[in-house]
Amino acid sequence: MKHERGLLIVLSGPSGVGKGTVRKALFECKDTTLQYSISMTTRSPREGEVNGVDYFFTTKEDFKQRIAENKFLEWAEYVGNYYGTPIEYVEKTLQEGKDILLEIEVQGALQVKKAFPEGIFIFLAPPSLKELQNRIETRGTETEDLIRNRMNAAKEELDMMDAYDYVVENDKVDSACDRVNAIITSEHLKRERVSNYYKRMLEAE
Ligand SMILES: Nc1nc2c(ncn2[C@@H]2O[C@H](COP(=O)(O)OP(=O)(O)O)[C@@H](O)[C@H]2O)c(=O)[nH]1
Ligand SMILES: Nc1ncnc2c1ncn2[C@@H]1O[C@H](COP(=O)(O)OP(=O)(O)O)[C@@H](O)[C@H]1O
Repeated sequence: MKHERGLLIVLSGPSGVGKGTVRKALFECKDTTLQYSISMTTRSPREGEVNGVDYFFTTKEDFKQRIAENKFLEWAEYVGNYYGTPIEYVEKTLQEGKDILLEIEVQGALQVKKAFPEGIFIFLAPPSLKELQNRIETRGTETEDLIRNRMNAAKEELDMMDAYDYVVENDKVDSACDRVNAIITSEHLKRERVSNYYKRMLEAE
C-alpha cells in the first residue's frame, strides 16, 4: 500500500526555553507514533547522555566530512559546536508515512524551512527573558560565560519568531505539550480535508 508522506515537525526556540523537556514529554505519551530525529553533535556528552539516544556524538573532523558528503538536512554551528540533522532517517521516516519531530535551534530551523516549506514550524517561547535565564541557570550545565553566550543568542533567536507557523509559550510543560499535540492533530485534519476535497474533485470529472 502506498503511504501518504508523514509530517515533518520542527520544534525550535532559544536554548533553555525547554525544548528538550517538552520533547521528552511528547514522547512519554504512550500511544504516540511520532518519531524523533536524533541529531549529531560535536559537543561533549553531558552526564547521563547516551550516544545514539540523546545525540550521535562525534568529532569536528567527522562532522565536516559529513557536511562535504551532504549527509545533513541542515546543520549549524552553535556556541562553538556543530549540530546537524542526519538526512537519511528523516527521509526514510517520512516515506513510511510516519511523522518525525526535529528539535533544533533557530538557524537550522530556517534552513529546513527553505528545503521543506511544507513542514510545520513551531517556536517554543519563554514566558519572559528573566525566566529563560533562570531556566538556563537552574539546569546548571553551563559555565557563566556559556550562559552569557546563550542569552545573547536567545535575544537574536526571539527576533526570528515571525518566520514560524506557530508560537507556543512554554509556561507549564504539560500545557505546552498539549498545545503541540493539538497543532499536530489539526495539521493532520487539514491534510485529510484537502486530500478528500481533491478526491471528490477527481471523481466528479
Ligand atoms: N541546527 C540544529 N540544532 C540542533 C540540532 N540538535 C540540537 N540542536 C540545538 O542546539 C542547541 C544546543 O543544544 P544542546 O547543546 O543540547 O543544549 P540545550 O538544548 O540548550 O540543552 C539547542 O537549541 C538544540 O535544540 C540539530 O541537529 N541541528
Ligand atoms: N515549563 C517549564 N517550567 C519550568 N522549568 C522548565 C519548563 N520547561 C523546561 N524547564 C526547565 O528549564 C531548563 C531548560 O530546559 P531544556 O529542556 O534543557 O531546554 P532546551 O532544550 O530548550 O535548551 C531545565 O532545567 C528544565 O527542567
